[in-house]
Amino acid sequence: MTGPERDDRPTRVGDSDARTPRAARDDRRGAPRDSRRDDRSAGGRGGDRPFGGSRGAARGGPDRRTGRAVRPGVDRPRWVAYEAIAAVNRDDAFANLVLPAMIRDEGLFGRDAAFATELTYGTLRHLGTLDAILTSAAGRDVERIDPPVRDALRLGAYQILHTRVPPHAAVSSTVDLVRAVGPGATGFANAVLREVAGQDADAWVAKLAPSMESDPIGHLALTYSHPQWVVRAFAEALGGDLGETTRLLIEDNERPPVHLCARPGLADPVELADEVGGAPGAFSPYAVYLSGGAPGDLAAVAEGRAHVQDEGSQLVAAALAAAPLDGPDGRWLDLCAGPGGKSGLLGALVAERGGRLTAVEVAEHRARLVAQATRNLPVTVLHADGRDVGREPKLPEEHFDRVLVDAPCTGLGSLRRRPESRWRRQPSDLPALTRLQRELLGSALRAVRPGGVVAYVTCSPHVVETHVTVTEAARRSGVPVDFVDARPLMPAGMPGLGDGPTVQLWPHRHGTDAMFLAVLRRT
Ligand SMILES: C[S@@+](CC[C@H](N)C(=O)[O-])C[C@H]1O[C@@H](n2cnc3c(N)ncnc32)[C@H](O)[C@@H]1O
Repeated sequence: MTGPERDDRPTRVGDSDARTPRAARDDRRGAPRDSRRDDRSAGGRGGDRPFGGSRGAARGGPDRRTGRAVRPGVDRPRWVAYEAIAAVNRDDAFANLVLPAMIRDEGLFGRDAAFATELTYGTLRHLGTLDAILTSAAGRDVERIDPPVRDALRLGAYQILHTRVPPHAAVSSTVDLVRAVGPGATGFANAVLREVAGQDADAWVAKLAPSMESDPIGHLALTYSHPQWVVRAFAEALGGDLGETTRLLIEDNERPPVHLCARPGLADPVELADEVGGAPGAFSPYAVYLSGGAPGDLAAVAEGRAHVQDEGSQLVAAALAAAPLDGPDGRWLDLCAGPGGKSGLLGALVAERGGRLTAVEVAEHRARLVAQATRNLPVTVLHADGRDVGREPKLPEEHFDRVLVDAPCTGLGSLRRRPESRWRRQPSDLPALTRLQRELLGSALRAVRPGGVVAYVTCSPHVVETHVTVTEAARRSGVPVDFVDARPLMPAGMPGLGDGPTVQLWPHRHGTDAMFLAVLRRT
């Protein structure tokens, strides 16, 4: 288990756009600066420091250098990580939204920002396994520990088991943190973390996980920190191949690279790669891999020549544009457009053919994001329900040449990007989602003209959201359709596309999110 976590891949540290490869490398190499700071704190601080009884009371005066508030005894990267983890667990916040704001507010840069990011994302990804270990070490269910102390312990256990922060430094810094957020529990925290530090992550997993032979799903779930139902769904989508399922779970615990999409007609990917110091993508003709930095700061993104988009998302949108079509080809429809990533690419592609894209989004604020993402492109944004084809005058039946349904889904294919979502999603989410998916696909089949094509896409490989939805929606719609083999719509020579006619992309096979694509032609 620790192999993938403890490797020395230089850029796989955290998920902050603000981090640099150099910073990431420095932190991965054992966070020497933090270790020194922790050594100092471990040796120089007794239990008699004047901490207050609440987080507010623990805040000291302003730092003389930065003018920012400081918490005595808690260094700023760990404080930010703690606050982000607490916001996720307490307030249902999203780490990718709250963390960058906290890093900015706290004035963290470089290695400190990278360290806070690694701690936050790593702790959240490993939550399931960390909780099992803490339950064992504490001798009581982790759910019965006071939430602020529990989150601090998770952060401490992550450092002990998955980073090169020396265990004594991880323990002492966490005890300092507990002193600030749950002052009555410092002795408890100290004892629990010392117990955690008594063995490494592999030994804990060997002790706590069921054996692979007796309970393979339970074993993989605990070893690679995924809920069992998610492991089961992945294994089913991978045809029961548990070796491949394991590779997928490992990949899910890694930091995904940032991909740019060079908009066709507006940017050349090779030139864009030179401009941003990245590399052209392996598969999508529009992809550029960024090696670090903040994509939002790039001139190409600000000027609308490129946007941030997973390569798999580019491939499925481009596949819709590449599907063979007889007759007119100027009326395109994106039925689930927010926040506008695929509309951005489709808008640029339809512009090259002199056509127009209608981009539909039911959530008003997301419709505004689509409008922003597609400005200067021939795109009409419609704030409407995509199921209203035939009822909404701008969504007539049998009208569009190409239609995309990028359906709302569990998002199990992009767990790399949302560290908390694996714990938040539940199997009970599936019935409502799959019903919506069927209705939207049925609506798309009504919207497309005879001879036109519909692409059904999810960023989930769950077979209930992919094969079952497509088969059921096509059957119930009453619209005559044929499956188009989607594999030839992918770049030539792309490996691992399966037996068709649908395509399932995978992080561990293709380095993309696990996007599913089915292409249907109305006959
Ligand atoms: C998977 S996301 C689409 C991502 C988007 N295609 C992109 O590439 O940026 C699904 C979107 O469908 C929207 N949605 C959900 N129900 C809808 C409906 N009934 N009609 C239209 N849009 C809907 C959601 O608000 C969400 O923005």
